[in-house]
Amino acid sequence: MTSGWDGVPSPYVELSRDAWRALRENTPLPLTSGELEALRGLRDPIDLTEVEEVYLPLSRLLNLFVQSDGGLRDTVSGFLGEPVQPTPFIIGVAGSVAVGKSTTSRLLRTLLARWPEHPSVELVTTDSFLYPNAVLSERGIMDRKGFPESYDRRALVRFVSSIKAGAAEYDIPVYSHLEYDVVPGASQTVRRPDILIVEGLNVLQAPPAGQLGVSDFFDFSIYVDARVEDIRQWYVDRLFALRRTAFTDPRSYFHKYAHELDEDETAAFAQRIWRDVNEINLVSNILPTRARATLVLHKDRDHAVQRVRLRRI
Ligand SMILES: Nc1ncnc2c1ncn2[C@@H]1O[C@H](COP(=O)(O)OP(=O)(O)O)[C@@H](O)[C@H]1O
Ligand SMILES: CC(C)(COP(=O)(O)O)[C@@H](O)C(=O)NCCC(=O)O
Repeated sequence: MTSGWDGVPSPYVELSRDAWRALRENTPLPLTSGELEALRGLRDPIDLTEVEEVYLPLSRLLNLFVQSDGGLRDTVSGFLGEPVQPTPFIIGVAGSVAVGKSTTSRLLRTLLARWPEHPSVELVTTDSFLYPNAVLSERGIMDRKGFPESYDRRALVRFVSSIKAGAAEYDIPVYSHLEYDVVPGASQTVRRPDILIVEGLNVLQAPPAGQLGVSDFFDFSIYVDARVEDIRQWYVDRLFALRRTAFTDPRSYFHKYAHELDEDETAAFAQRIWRDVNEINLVSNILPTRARATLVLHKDRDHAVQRVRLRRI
């Protein structure tokens, strides 16, 4: 475990995989390989060893944070001389397109819900708050999907602040990756969970001056990190895998690419979307938020987490 370079004090604790995995202590593995298979994103090679060595220490740490939040609430209740109602503990999960945020988030939802203290864990992804394609086209920003301006930021902040304030239930829109658009008339209902996980590219973005951002409501945040060249490769590989699977569905927005493009054209298409959209968004908007995360999980080329950085509290 190190705490800085060249003796310079750092606000982070840096841990190697070996140091991190020892922090699992006696946390049990509450997951079968079949269950993990169902949570795994397309082309994400995660296995039970990764869950045991990386995600169980994280699940243990998060459980400790949730408990200490309860302790803090008791302190404030004592100070005010009146009970303070518990509100959901909110966790943000940020990182690039194709870095594996969805697998991390779905896995955490399952692991955290298996602690007896907080059985109800909800997961929302910020794509629910993307403007519909019709609005993006009208504004001339269809090629900026995933950039901060492609989201209804106020609606997202309204939702998270209402959940933090204890709203009994809240309906949010649903985004379909298959249709590449917000689904008209569909909604996801979030009912006062013990823990809410909010996953998305830009969740750690600082709000405009004088306004609140979603990250203002986070009790803990995680940035899933990897080298840009590795994520590019994962994006390209995943696009090839999608071409063989999701794109063959006639409802897929990208259906024509399943048949029309040969291997070379598919590679060129994937490289272009990566370079012109996702890499620019990563470098200019997402990476600069990494330093704001409570915890950074750094993946190597094989997707395995090799370094963990925890912010000092
Ligand atoms: N065009 C697409 N068609 C179907 N599914 C997709 C498409 N693009 C991405 N997905 C799926 O959507 C999920 C979220 O992807 P993404 O936003 O890149 O985040 P991450 O890879 O970090 O989880 C992944 O499970 C991915 O497989
Ligand atoms: C839908 C996304 C913006 C991710 O949204 P998030 O849930 O992270 O807010 C992203 O997966 C995406 O589709 N980006 C557009 C460029 C592309 O097709 O790769």
